[in-house]
Amino acid sequence: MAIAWSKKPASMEALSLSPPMSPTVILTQDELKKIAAYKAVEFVESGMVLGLGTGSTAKHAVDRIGDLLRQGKLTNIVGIPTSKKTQEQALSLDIPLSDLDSHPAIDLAIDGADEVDPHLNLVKGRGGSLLREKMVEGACKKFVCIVDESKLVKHLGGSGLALPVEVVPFCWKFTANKLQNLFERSGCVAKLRNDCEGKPFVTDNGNYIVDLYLKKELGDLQIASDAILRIAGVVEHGMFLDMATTVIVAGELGITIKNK
Ligand SMILES: O=C[C@H](O)[C@H](O)[C@H](O)COP(=O)(O)O
Repeated sequence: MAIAWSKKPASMEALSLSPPMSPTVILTQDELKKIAAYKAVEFVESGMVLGLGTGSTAKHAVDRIGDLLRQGKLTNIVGIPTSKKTQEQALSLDIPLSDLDSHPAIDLAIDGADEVDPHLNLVKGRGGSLLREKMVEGACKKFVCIVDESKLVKHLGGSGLALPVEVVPFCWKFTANKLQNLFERSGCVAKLRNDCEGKPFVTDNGNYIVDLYLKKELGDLQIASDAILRIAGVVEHGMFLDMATTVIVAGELGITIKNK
């Protein structure tokens, strides 16, 4: 996806909230992700405990935090990673790390999303990190979600892409069938996620992911969430309801900041 902006920011620090006057420059989707990520890092202050998200958008935020630490512009940061991959990235950037056991209260988390609805409800987990993300982001005072505008949807699960559900490997077909039957009226098809070798994708927690593909809207999201979580064998799902306090969207008209 290419998006037109009036001018490419000379540096990410130079980003303005103003919309472009005359669109002449094409930004890639990854550049938009980076713009949203850098804007979110402006919320970070020295001394904070930070939830570090996972995915191609959050990666830019973690890189930026590492840069600012190295430059001495941020100090005394503690990061709580939401995946093994982010943990490795943060360690490579010398970001001091801890966990929820030692830091049960997090000041700010920054993370991407797969879908964002008008009420700032999210779908997450198409990268498979939904459980740790939900634990970390559920423990933070402020959760800033960062997306390019392709992630905006009218209804969660309405993009034709997957709603991920993390399940225990034991009798996963039984659990997948239960999930499919639960959303039969929405034309749900439940599929086990495979890795690039065609083997079941295994999460950082040793579980599997069942992706739910829906033909119709889910209806009441809280009812859907409760129903999924009542199925024995389900560990967690990728709907993040009423969790994001801010969503930063980078798109055609510049940056939009939506607050709860
Ligand atoms: O499991 C993955 C996470 O929920 C990601 O934050 C989400 O999939 C968005 O990823 P990306 O920024 O790569 O689109």
